[in-house]
Amino acid sequence: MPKTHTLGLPRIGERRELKKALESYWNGMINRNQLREVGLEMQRLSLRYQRELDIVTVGDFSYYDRMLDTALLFDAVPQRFRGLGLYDRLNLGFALARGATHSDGDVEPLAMRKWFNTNYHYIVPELDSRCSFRLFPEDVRGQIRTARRELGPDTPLKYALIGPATFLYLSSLRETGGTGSAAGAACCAGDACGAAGQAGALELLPRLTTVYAELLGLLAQEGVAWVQLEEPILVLDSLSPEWLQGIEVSYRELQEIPQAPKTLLATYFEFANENLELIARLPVDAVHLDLVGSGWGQQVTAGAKPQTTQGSAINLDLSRLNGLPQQLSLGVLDGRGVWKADLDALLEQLRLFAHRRELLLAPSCSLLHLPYSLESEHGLVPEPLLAGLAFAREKLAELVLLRQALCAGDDAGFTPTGETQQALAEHRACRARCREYQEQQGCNAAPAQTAPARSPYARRAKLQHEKLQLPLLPSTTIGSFPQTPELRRVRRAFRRGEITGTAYTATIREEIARTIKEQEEIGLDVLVHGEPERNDMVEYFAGHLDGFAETGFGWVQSYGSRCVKPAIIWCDITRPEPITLEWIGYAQSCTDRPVKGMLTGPVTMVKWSFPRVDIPVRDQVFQTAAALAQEVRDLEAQGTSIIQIDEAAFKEAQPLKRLDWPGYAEWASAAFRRCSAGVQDSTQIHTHMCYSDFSTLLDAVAAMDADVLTIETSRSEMALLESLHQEAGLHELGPGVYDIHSPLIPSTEQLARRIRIALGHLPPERLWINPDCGLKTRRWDEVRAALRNMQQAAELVRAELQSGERTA
Ligand SMILES: Nc1nc2c(c(=O)[nH]1)N[C@@H](CNc1ccc(C(=O)N[C@@H](CCC(=O)N[C@@H](CCC(=O)N[C@@H](CCC(=O)O)C(=O)O)C(=O)O)C(=O)O)cc1)CN2
Ligand code: MET
Ligand SMILES: [Zn+2]
Repeated sequence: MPKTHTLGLPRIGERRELKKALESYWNGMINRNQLREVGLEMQRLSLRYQRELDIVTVGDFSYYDRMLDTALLFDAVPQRFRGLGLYDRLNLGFALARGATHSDGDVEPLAMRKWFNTNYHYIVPELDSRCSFRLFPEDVRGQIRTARRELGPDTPLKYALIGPATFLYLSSLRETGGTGSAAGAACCAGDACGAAGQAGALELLPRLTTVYAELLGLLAQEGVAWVQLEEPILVLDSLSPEWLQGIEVSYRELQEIPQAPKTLLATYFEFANENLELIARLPVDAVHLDLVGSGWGQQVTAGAKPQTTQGSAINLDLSRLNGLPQQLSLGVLDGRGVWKADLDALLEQLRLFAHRRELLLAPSCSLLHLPYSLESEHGLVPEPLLAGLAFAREKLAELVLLRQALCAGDDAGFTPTGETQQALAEHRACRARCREYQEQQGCNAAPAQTAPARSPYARRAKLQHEKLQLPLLPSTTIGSFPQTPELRRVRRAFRRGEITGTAYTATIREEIARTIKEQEEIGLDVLVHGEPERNDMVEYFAGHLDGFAETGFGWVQSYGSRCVKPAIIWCDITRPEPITLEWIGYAQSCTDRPVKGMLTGPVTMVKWSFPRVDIPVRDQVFQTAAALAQEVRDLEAQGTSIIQIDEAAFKEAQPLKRLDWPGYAEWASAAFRRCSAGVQDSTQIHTHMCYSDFSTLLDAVAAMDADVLTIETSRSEMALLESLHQEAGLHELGPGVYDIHSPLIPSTEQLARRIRIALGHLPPERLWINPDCGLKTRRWDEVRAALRNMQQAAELVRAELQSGERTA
């Protein structure tokens, strides 16, 4: 009989209770016990969600992040946090994640990085070659005991752990003796280092395996039936032979624990086809395979997602699974998508399989990346559309229904009970209702997928420079200025109809005028309107484009207490009317300096929303590009001579498998070019990306052919620039000169030094001066101080260049 389970659930709370509790705790408004109480309530909620499942998963809860918790569990705490007197593990964790202040100065937090190709960020553990690991299992025991209290002694529990190989692969290895913040610069270029699985990290695997073994013993003592060892790196097609061998040795050792729970090796986010042979050799009790994937790559073997029918079935090729353990966990429901599954198609496939194996059924990955439940979604999402959706709670219900239907069948005949039949029929009818609605609304226009090239950059640059008359090393910002509580209040009041459109517009205009004045006072060269009308760079545009539906409570954790509310793409994407013209036009009317038009690019719009599954994501990206192209043309016609099209998720959207990189590079850059197709040569197109490991994507970034690219580099002391040499075909570059994620104010000298470093790599005509990213999460006093110093530094170095020219 198949058994049901999930790899994990959301934890931020149906009404973001944990987010609110965390922020109150950090502000000193509630105490530790009050925060703990909310944490316990979130764990109990997760147990209630799992009531109908056969195996109940714990260990997926975290107050901040599970990679961080894993580092704390094994005491992988960098030296700089050890002298802070933080004996409480919860507070120590917050210090690692958020930094700390100390009498000797600020202690820099650990870095954050994207969790594979999701919009979730994990905390990057910092290890060094002398690391000795020890077990601190309080939190593990706590999560198990909470479950036991709620469920009694008989429910089979599974404890979810990030596996040893993935933990090391994603950690960053620092030089021994590093003093913390400074050590980063010596080691790597921002994101680039750890994600590649540093060879040195592998040397720590034997030591780490020993503590994992100890932990497995402890889990057995606690009466846990299963341990879920998550090794999502096993879906990559880029693991070196050394890593593959290391993984094998490690898992052999884990198998030797005399008393251990059963082990479920979990792979997810794509099908693990390249590593199936290794996986088959690993001595584990069960393997979880993601049979859905992320939809951004073009998988060519079993596990491919046929992109034809909505909520499509999996493509399960039995022959590929030979040699895997008898117990297989099949990730058959899309754990990252919001569409109901085609249960009929799934049943047909699974029926052939059910009698051959001891089956476990699960969503493809943890449901962390989905909203909790559709129960509160009556209002924003059109009713017929709602019928076709499934969030976390509804995915689990689908799973239970699948199991019931499969249990009813046998080899000879397949006859689910009346009740199950009825539930299946209802599910089918819901999907059909949604599909009909989509068809009625006229979905399915296939967009053109090519973009004409602009004139050569040299010609454009000449015209742009003549038109804009900017000084050498022009200064600018990335777009947003602080999102103050007052702004949020006004937006909310407008949304709820508590203030009129006129009053709302007046307030936003006031904020724009103020933001322009601030920038003029600082002396910046290219100004922005500050994005005060935007709750989020994606949600805002989704709200103004047809084809996207907004949810009311569909919050998904992005990092720590921060959440995003992705929109749902359900129909062809079109622009019913201009979106930004009024705000940008107003901003430009306040100043003589150029104001950049500010748009969110097509890849980012789709990547940070929930896409359709009935047509390829690529088509949705091109539809968005066509809609944005209209906005670009209208902005240009209105007199905007600089237009920035942010592609913050350009790197995140790169498929996990190397095999899929060339295809992605080609269409993603073409989609970007589509946005600016037909603009005049004298109109300057900017783009911005916040994640800096472009080493595997440089050609695609160059093929976007943007006149100016602003990027995140300051954390790595400009090391990234070494890879962005001229041959890469990039034009003008604005390597961020300071880190906006930190409240620290960079000094003029520090900033000037970074600008001089950048000049070592780029001629002055190609260099722009700007922060790393938007300023929306900072306070005005921080922003003012930092930008003043940045402007001074720019002017200082500008003067050096000019006097250098005179003497030369
Ligand atoms: N989509 C997306 N992904 C991204 C980024 C991004 O900017 N957008 N940036 C990177 C980093 N990620 C980030 C993700 C979230 C936040 C963030 O600050 N989120 C806010 C929510 C943003 C938002 O939509 N706020 C709404 C308010 C939503 C809300 O809480 N409303 C409440 C109460 C509002 C209030 O009084 O404050 C209500 O309606 O009841 C607004 O500004 O208008 C949060 O968690 O606090 C920041 C960075 C990578 N991924
Ligand atoms: C996450 S990238 C942010 C880009 C956007 N224009 C901003 O400045 O906020
Ligand atoms: Zn950014």
